[in-house]
Amino acid sequence: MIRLDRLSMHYQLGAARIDILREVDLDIAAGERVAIAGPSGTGKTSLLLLLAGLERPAAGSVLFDGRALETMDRDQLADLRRDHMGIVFQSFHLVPSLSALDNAALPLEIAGRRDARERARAMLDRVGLGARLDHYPGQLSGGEQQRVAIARALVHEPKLVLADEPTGNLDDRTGAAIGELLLHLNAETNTTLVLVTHDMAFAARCDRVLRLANGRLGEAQHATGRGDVRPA
Ligand SMILES: Nc1ncnc2c1ncn2[C@@H]1O[C@H](COP(=O)(O)OP(=O)(O)OP(=O)(O)O)[C@@H](O)[C@H]1O
Repeated sequence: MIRLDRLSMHYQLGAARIDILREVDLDIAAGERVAIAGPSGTGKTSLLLLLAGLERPAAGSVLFDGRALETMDRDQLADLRRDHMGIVFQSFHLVPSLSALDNAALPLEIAGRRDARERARAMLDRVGLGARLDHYPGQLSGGEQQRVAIARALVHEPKLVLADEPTGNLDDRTGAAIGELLLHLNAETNTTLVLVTHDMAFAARCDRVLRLANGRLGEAQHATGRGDVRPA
């Protein structure tokens, strides 16, 4: 479903060059759950942005079901995201002036779907927010806002869900519940899930844990169910 082919990326700030990825190869199968871990500032968020077509690589290719993102223009990438991707950001990124229901319905509204609100309502029910439909983000707790963000990311049944530290801004208990919810919905809808997390217990629940450091993406762990994480 996703293939990275000798993918390289760096940021250039004046004379300073920050290498994020150096000729990285990776295959992610449909339905797979992949956690990306690694030290702060190594480029995990940047990698997600590359997968979403929101950043351009310096060299190499990101293939989404065989389509090379770097050959697509902005409109094509926007269409691809709208139709096939759901993105969960660490800081929720909800629209403050829209209710929970309207936030969750947004991807379907943008796609012109008449059943947008109905489906959003059903999705909010699934994440346990059936009683908060009319609340605005400012009237919701952090965990509730993240659940709205997850509902919004999944409401159009995307093939690929990208999540950037989805539990990072939450207390341990809420974070664990949100992690469970994401994994549960992933299993239920058979989406592919790529998430960045510092939470190794959460990462160990995924099929694979990859560690990004020094421009290289290494296998940190095969799922063993024991939660032991070896360095790459
Ligand atoms: N637009 C940009 N221009 C220049 N440098 C950037 C830009 N975005 C990120 N960087 C730098 O690239 C590096 C990787 O950033 P990124 O946010 O991808 O790391 P990360 O692994 O997700 O970090 P964290 O775990 O702390 O969230 C950092 O050193 C950051 O300062």
